[in-house]
Amino acid sequence: MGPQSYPGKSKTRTFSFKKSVFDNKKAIRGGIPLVFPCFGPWENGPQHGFARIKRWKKESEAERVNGRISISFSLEDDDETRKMWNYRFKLVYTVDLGENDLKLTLTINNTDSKPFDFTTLMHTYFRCKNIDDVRIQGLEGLQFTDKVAGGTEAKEERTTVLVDQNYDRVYMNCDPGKIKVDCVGNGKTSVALSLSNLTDVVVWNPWQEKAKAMSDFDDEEYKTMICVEAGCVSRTATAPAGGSVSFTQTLRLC
Ligand SMILES: O=P(O)(O)OC[C@H]1O[C@@H](O)[C@H](O)[C@@H](O)[C@@H]1O
Repeated sequence: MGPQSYPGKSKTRTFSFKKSVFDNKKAIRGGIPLVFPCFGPWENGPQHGFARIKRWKKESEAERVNGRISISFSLEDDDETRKMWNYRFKLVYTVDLGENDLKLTLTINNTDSKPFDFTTLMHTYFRCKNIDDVRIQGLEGLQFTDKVAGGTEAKEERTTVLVDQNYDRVYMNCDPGKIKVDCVGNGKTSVALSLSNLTDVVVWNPWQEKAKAMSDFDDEEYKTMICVEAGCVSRTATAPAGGSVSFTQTLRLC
């Protein structure tokens, strides 16, 4: 679940795959799927949790205020989620769109009488004209886990990161206002990320061989997408009984 396109200045910035179908069984590949309650492989249920494959409800009507439009959606526990993960919760996702920015807030309400731990992530797929041109700024000096290299840790030395191979890295303790993705959309656009409570950023592109092996990925589509995903994944977050935790990512055209 997530916006399937980000129409800032009338151009689509996020990415949807040609072969993606939303059927409540498998995650859609594109837009900004929401990962909850588990990032990555999960012993209790599907990879990246159930939130991205469940059908959400409209929580509020769209509201237009001062040139912005905002709408909220929600997801509550049901028999199916409790079989995988025995907690009561209500997720509220607010999508707030301005002329040049998209503000996304996920609030995790624990409606249970016991606390729960979780990981979460906004799995943003950015469209790009050519992956060779894409540059990611703001990761220099950060420790990262390289999932392609079997989970080894290293420090990012580059001021500008470019992706030219199978890439799956979790950058930790990111500066909430420093990350910027250059040359997305039409190839000339930059998008700056502003993060609240989302301390990790995953950079992912499966590249040629892996993309070929994925049934919902056209063989050449890896060249026109980059995932830069803000999350809380290298450590678990806790929602206290009856309490809530909020996470926000703002994507701003610059
Ligand atoms: O194929 P999925 O379940 O949508 O996941 C895509 C990728 O999502 C990324 O967030 C993970 O770091 C990768 O390991 C994973 O392959």
